[in-house]
Amino acid sequence: MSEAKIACRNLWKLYGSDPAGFLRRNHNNPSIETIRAEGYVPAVRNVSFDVMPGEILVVMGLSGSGKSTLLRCLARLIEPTSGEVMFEGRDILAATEHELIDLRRHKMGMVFQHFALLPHRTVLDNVAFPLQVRGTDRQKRERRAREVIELVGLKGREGYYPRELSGGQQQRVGIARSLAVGPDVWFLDEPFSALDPLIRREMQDEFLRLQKVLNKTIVFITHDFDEAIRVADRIAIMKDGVVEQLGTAEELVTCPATPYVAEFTRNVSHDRLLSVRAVMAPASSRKPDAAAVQAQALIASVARQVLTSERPVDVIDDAGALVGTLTRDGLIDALYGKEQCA
Ligand SMILES: Nc1ncnc2c1ncn2[C@@H]1O[C@H](COP(=O)(O)OP(=O)(O)OP(=O)(O)O)[C@@H](O)[C@H]1O
Repeated sequence: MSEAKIACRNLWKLYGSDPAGFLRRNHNNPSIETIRAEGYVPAVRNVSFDVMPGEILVVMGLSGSGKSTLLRCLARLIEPTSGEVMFEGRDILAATEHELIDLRRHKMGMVFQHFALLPHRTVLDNVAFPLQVRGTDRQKRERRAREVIELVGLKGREGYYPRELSGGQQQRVGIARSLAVGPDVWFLDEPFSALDPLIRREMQDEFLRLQKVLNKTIVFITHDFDEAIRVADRIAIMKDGVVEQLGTAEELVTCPATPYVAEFTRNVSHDRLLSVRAVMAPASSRKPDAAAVQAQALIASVARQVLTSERPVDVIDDAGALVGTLTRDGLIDALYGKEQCA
């Protein structure tokens, strides 16, 4: 198995007068009641997870649940109170200020909701800016800036100023700027939430297209479960600083680990989320029917066929081998009824 790109272990961030001493006095595991009773703010509590190379981990939760603090702790933009953050196997909490700056300049890209473009610089200069800070010469940095501007679909606008661009275009400039240095890891804090719904969807498509080409390791914060479903490999749901559950969207919706996750995912419609594989019954080996459906198809796309078929519908894998069958009852249970938890 390949090594995690980012790993955090027992990560805590409390705000207050002496959070490290408070944690020590409470054996590194105070309850939320004790934390609040002693006047501390629980931003991140005992969080552990791995992000694998090329993975998109989405962090979700209500306002104040600790998402941004967690993300900033991973880049050590905020100093955690205790715990471990490993970046490519290196403990970044032990890194010197110089090493950290180097790491952020060369390995990490960040895009925030308010992307703070420099208003008196053109698109080209905004995108080239991080390279200028890094000391790259003008010719090289402009060549690289033009490359990423083209990548995000803004070719031809290099000479525009931010005020001459729409919100979506400005966000593309922010994305291009964060890509200019060729980071391995991308931290995205609600990158599309300031955009209207249509543009937002367009940007999600664009983002997925880019990710196919770039294959970065990504931690992505959003409030929006639809957005999370579209972009995530796995989703972490936070509440009061704790990760209540971390899993695929399918796992969260079909097997919520806590009442909070169940409530959070209650309105997600199963047909756009669940694959045939997740709801089929296993089948013994035989030649599949000619009208078999694909195991990785979403159940929305096969519902009509299954619901109007007198017999169970065969399910095949990529290679065309029979892997299961899907019945009308199985489909109805998946959509409206029984939990699918193993
Ligand atoms: N500098 C600070 N001092 C004290 N408390 C803070 C500070 N920064 C954040 N907090 C608190 O930590 C908790 C987590 O905040 P955080 O910004 O990480 O939440 P969030 O889930 O990202 O919220 P949002 O979705 O609104 O951005 C909140 O209760 C917040 O008030």
